[in-house]
Amino acid sequence: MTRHRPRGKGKGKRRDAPVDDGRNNDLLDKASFKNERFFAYYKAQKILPEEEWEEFLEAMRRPLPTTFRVAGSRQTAAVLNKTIEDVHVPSLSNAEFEGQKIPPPVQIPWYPDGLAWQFNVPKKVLRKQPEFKKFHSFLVFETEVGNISRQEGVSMIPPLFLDVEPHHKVMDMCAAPGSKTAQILEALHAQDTVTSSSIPSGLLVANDSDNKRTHLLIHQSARLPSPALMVTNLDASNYPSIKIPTPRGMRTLMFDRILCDVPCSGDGTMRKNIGIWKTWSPGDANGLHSLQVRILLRAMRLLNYEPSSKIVYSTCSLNPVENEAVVADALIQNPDFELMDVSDRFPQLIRRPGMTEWRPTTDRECETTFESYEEFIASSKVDEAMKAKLSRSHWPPDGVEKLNLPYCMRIYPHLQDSGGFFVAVLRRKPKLAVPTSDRKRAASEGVQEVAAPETKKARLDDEDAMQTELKKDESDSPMADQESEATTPQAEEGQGAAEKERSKSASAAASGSGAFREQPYTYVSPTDPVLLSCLSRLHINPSTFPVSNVLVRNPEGEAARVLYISNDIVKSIIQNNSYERLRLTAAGTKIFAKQEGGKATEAQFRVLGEGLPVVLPFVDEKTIMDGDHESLKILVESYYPLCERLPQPFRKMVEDRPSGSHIVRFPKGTTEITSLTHDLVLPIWKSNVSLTLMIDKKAKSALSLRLFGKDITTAGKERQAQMGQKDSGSATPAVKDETPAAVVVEESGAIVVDESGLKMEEKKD
Ligand SMILES: C[S@@+](CC[C@H](N)C(=O)[O-])C[C@H]1O[C@@H](n2cnc3c(N)ncnc32)[C@H](O)[C@@H]1O
Repeated sequence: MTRHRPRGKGKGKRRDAPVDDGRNNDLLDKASFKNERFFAYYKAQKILPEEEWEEFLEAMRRPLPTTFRVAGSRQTAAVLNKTIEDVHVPSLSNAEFEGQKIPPPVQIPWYPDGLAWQFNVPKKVLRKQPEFKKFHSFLVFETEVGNISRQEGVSMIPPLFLDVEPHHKVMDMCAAPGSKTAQILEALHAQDTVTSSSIPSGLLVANDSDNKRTHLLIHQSARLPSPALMVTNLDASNYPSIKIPTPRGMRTLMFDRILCDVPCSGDGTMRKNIGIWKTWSPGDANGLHSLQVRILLRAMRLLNYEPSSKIVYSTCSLNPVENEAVVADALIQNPDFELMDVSDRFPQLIRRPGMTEWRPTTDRECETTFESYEEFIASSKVDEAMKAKLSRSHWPPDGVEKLNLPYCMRIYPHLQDSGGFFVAVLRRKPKLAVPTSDRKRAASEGVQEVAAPETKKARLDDEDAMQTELKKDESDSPMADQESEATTPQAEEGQGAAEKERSKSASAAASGSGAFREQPYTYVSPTDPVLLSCLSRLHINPSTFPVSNVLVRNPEGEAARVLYISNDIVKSIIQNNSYERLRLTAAGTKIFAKQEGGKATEAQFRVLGEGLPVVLPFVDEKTIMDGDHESLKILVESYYPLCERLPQPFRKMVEDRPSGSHIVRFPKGTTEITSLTHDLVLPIWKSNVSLTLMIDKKAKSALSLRLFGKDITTAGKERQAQMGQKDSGSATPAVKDETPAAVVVEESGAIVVDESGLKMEEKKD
């Protein structure tokens, strides 16, 4: 008996990138990996040469290897990757299970810096083979804290082709659950160090029309907190213009990089989502085509005029109707754009060129395909209702050869033991680029604007285009009061022709799903006493700290519970656009949270673990306490160790400090207790007689595994005791809850009570 993950709501079956739960399908009945419709359809499309067909099917039926990416900013990732290379791989190299040698993880050859890994072992090996069991624990905990992202290999491809840099303004149009968002954030944060986070000048707007999924996205992205992140909940095909002030008035914000990882039928994920074998039908792709086109067209309107600006369009579907047909129609509707030849990039990534011929069908059994739209419309075999389901753009257009569709990339499972995927990279045609001098200024202003005297004509043309763009955007954009009633246009099987869809969308409100009930973000006054007290307690100089960029989640701008920080561009957007119109769901990153005092204790704010890397560069070095490895072990082992348990001189240092939030640096180096490859800087809370490491349970367990080779935390010991009853000695937790504990604590407002009576509370502001 197999369990299949449900694949979204509605009649149209679409892949909304389920989070890889690591479940494998090695126990499944291979006979169920059949679907005659699928075979007939794709054979007719000639997606592969005849001689590769069996190899392709055979790969489609094999369980997908487990893949993961070492995440985090560049430096952090490099440190952890070295641990995998130097510690885990050697320990797994001679692993055997039931007399068979088990291959260790290997680096995915095309992924930069060897940061992506792949291994292919059955679940029972992970559960029972001691070295793999340990490695699995490591993966689970590091995933919980965001240092590892268990992401399907092919899903790592689109962000690579985006080439994001820290100053880029990036839009991720269909972002949830956020594995690619995380990759983009990492690129924006390329300048972070292992202990401190940069404040990038760029921007990432991560959008998804599904409200619940935007919250999942926020949980995921909390693993890489960023002052440059905004999350919105809108229909990407009708994304409103974002206004931004410039010295020459308000302008529409245009993006340097746009990712359209659109909803799709997902038949490239059949190795993982095996339910698709049973349900696959050509109608899934047919019904999604027009929404996919509209999302790509909207992205084209939002891309700026920099020659290096680009859009990456991707699906995990093999179907040309969702891939080449979408790209072709968007290029025809917007002839300013072209496909980029990226064949020289990532040469070890084995791919096939995009198709130039395909033949859609509405026949569920896929026995009839039509060479042209005209043939389809004229056919007596098709009834009128069916005819309304497909539009001309489902077929290859006339003059298809001029569109360079072979520049698109098709990834098939048998080429490198992966899922199936499609990627296309698009840009404005170079002649439409803005001259360099203007680009520099426009880039510094973060908007699309032109003004070079020597290219006056071009400037006027572009400016006119810009103003038209602005007007069109304004007329497209819904007003806030329309949004609560509007719903996301669903791409469903049985929807009308694409043309009808397009005209519908012109009048549709650009809204995400459901009512919008988020609190607004408001910037706090730079002289707010709570903010200044937070800064002074942590010895942060307000003249260097970006005090004007601190925000809260209430309309009054009152520093009541949680303080966030954003960068300048996020601030500019929030201050000049209605949060309801943008359905702004999250912005910036949390830095301080209120710590309720006991009866006699005055409430204080503390620095949050996720905010510490941002705050750290502004903290007076002299006030950071120097810890030692023994104290670190004590803090990891117990929730609230008494100060008197700490070794000197750290004990005295702590005792001399007032109660409240402090920062400790544990030095890199090797002692008999542990070995640190870099300084570890952590937030602590000191009460009268004890102190607490202010990181959540799972982060503590991950730290413990990394530092001491086992989970010595109280929670870890309890878990082991529980599991020991079932499976003696097992240290691997079940991977049921994919949400990191930090998020659970902060979003649920869970309360942990310190033995001194102090409540460690974080409620949603
Ligand atoms: C393929 S998934 C995206 C996966 C994501 N990029 C990642 O890497 O984790 C497609 C997403 O599109 C969202 N979606 C569907 N229709 C949309 C629309 N009209 N506008 C924006 N998002 C949409 C779905 O909710 C889903 O989360």
